[in-house]
Amino acid sequence: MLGTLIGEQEQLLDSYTYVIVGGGTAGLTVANRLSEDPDTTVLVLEAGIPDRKECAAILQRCLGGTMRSVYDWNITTEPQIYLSGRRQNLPIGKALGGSSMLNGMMFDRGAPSDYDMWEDLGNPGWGWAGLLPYFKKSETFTPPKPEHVARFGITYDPSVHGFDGYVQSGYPNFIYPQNKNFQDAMKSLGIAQPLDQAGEALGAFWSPNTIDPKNMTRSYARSAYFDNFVGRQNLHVYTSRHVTKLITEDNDEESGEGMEISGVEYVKPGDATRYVAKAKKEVIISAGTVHTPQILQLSGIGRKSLLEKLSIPVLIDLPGVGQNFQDHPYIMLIQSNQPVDNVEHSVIDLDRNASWDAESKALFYSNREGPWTAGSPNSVAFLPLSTYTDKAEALLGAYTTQEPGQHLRDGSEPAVIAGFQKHRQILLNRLAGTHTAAMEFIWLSGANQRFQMPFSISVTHPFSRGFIEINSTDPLAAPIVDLRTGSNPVDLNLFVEAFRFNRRLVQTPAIQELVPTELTPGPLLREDEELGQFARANLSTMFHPSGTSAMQPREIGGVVDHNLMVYGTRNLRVVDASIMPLIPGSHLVSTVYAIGEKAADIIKAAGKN
Ligand SMILES: Cc1cc2nc3c(=O)[nH]c(=O)nc-3n(C[C@H](O)[C@H](O)[C@H](O)COP(=O)(O)OP(=O)(O)OC[C@H]3O[C@@H](n4cnc5c(N)ncnc54)[C@H](O)[C@@H]3O)c2cc1C
Repeated sequence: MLGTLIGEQEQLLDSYTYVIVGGGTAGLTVANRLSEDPDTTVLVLEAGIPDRKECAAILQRCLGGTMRSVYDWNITTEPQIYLSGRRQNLPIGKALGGSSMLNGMMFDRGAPSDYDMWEDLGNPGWGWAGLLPYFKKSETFTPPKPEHVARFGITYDPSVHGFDGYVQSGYPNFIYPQNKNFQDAMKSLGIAQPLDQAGEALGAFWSPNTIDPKNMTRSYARSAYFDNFVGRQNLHVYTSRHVTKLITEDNDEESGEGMEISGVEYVKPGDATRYVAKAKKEVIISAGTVHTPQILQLSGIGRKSLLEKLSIPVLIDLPGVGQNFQDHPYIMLIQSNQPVDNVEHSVIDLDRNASWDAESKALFYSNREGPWTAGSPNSVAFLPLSTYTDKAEALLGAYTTQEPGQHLRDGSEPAVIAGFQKHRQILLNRLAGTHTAAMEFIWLSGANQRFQMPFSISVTHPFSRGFIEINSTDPLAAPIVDLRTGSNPVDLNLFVEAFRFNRRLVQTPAIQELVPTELTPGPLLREDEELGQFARANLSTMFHPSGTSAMQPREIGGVVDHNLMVYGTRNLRVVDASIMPLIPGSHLVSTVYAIGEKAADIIKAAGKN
């Protein structure tokens, strides 16, 4: 046995206690924790490959470089009819570590109310109180450097952080001074500044990154949950292996105990042979929001009418599979600006100024300092509706008066409509208060790699719902991916109000110091209709697919119960971003790690019975 990374088929065991589909963010988290017990054997089948620790994979300097690469599934959505018919590119990690290897390294949590909504939906233990121990368990937080605390006023609260988890979180060794302009601007508009986002992600705050303080490289599922455990003999990870379907025992849901899944079938791309991996106890699907429902549907678990259309034998009629697809739609508003005295450089200069880049590179490799350590945003604001617009009541009222299924896809099943109705009721109740954010504003440190002064804006709790559906029985074909962004028109109206708030933000003395000039939407666009049209023409995905195997009661379109067990089965769980019934108002990765940690405890406890 060579250790954990399997090279040849012959190294595999005849069967494993647990077979995990997908060695991504959640998959590696669960695999690691389950294999802590030496009497347990775990196999992870991952379609992607390990990265080579190249700049694009692990350094902030090359952030974004893995998108559209061999590490990306390169998904293209259906034409988005509510966004002027534009198709979207939806990057998703196809690598050891999954999307945590591709992502923007922002590491923030949702507000407590975001998770309390999950509990409101009928999921005991999945509210803030139930999840906080797992947020902490996954993380080792390194506080900001004293000089950054002194210069920028970064605050933090140790009581809400973890200090011996596997994911490293903290701040880069270099912080662009323009971050302070954003924080000051928000403050001048009366926006609250919480002590630490990890406990109360509302208002304007400093957000850490998934960065290893030892060497300022990316901390991701691979480095956190796999690299340090190579050699753990009971954990096998097999990459470049694509799972095509689940294998079921000759029994059915009607028995009352639920269907038993005995393993999975998989292929090596380019090889027609179908292999089988057998599970003694459970199969866990962690293939992510797009591919988890695809595998379920290919296996005969999903909406009956879809399966019958494709002549797939219906094992479990579960209409929620692939529905309830949620994402954060976002838009960039661009300002140009003039060189100013107090700002020597911004991110964009690394590409424009070769000598500064070379100097920064040398500094990075000599002592891991300087701009090469920075890149992903550290300043964000998550704002409740009433803090950025005085039209909160009218906007929420517009959602209230809609018929429940009015903006869902045509032909939605009654259970799916009932689920949305419940979501709407819970969301409206929370969004009317001041403990749930409606909008996120990200300050890209005064510049990103492409634009001089971009403000990124995104709806945190959209009411639009998309779907994922297979349209062929070929397991290697991409499924239909339809975000349906903007299908609920009120989501777009939230953007219009955010554009107005952003203009107020730009007018504050702190941002005026940077001498901004509005390029988009452009000063001539002022009316609701014009700004709405601008949103439709420019919105895109923020790469946060979620919700397609929702954890909620079966009768309202749920796919898994609160133990993450797929309805109608007795040993098939889903553990990834697809189980989130409602997308939290945050970037998703910290929540996915917490889900993985909590799932591992649930599975371990079940295994003892
Ligand atoms: C470009 C980008 C930027 C992002 N930026 C941020 C950010 O800055 N901060 C943040 O918090 N979040 C961010 N996110 C979101 C976050 O990274 C994801 O929500 C999270 O990593 C998803 O975890 P997961 O376990 O659900 O799926 P993944 O991590 O994607 O894992 C799924 C795994 O399953 C594998 N797989 C799929 N199908 C099969 C199959 N049939 N057989 C075998 N294996 C299969 C995939 O290859 C993949 O490795 C970003 C995401 C992307 C894509």
